[in-house]
Amino acid sequence: MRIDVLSIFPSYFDGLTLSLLGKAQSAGILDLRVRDLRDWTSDRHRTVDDTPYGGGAGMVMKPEPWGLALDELASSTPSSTEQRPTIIFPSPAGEVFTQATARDLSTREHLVFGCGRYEGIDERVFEYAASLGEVRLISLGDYVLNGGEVATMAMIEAIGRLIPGVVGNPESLVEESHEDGLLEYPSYTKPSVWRERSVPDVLLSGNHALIASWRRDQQLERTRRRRPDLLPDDES
Ligand SMILES: N#Cc1ccccc1Cn1ccc2ccc(-c3cc(N)[nH]n3)cc21
Repeated sequence: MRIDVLSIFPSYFDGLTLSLLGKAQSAGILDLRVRDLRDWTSDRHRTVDDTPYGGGAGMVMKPEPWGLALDELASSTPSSTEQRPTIIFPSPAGEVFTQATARDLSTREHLVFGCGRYEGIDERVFEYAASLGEVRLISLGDYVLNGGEVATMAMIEAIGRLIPGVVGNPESLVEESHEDGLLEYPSYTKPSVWRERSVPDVLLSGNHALIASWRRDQQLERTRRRRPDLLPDDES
């Protein structure tokens, strides 16, 4: 998978060279390229923002640098695919990102993330981008960040770990929160007693059927308590 990131703060993404995603890049599984949007400006001050038409507080990101940058990145979609890129703009006004979104996007060949700042990006950029690929405005949740970088980091991590070969043991991906629609069961490791707290006996029983049943019950109980909205109709 090829991932391009456009941002006026490219160093935000230095952390993606660490751990699993860093190894995936070294192994050639993931081709991650972070670019400074200001590279597509032409004035001395490398200007990317201007005042909003219609008035209002703050500044809006100018369309010209975005148009030039997206033209260049979208036209460099890996030759191995017929697909056009999927162009993702983090936005408080977007669809909410879920594990299902991550799974869907992990199947794409080329993702382009456009990180806005200020009060957002000129709306015509989203309209223009639709001529280059599939455009998705995606929210991380119902709260406002200062820009798209943190949301993009989270999405790249959630998507990247689902790409075959990135996580060593793919079985560990199955028993996670939200993979089967429920919250994950509690985990324990040695010692069996810690500060007078014991590990549930069932986990020490060696009875795998009983352990699986207990874990499913724990998932349902936790989901009922913390996220009833996730419960399937037959379990509410
Ligand atoms: N837009 C906007 C905006 C509007 C009002 C005030 C501040 C901003 C900041 N901002 C600029 C770019 C941008 C991108 C994504 C988010 C974002 C995503 C989630 N889930 N929350 N916030 C915010 C972003």
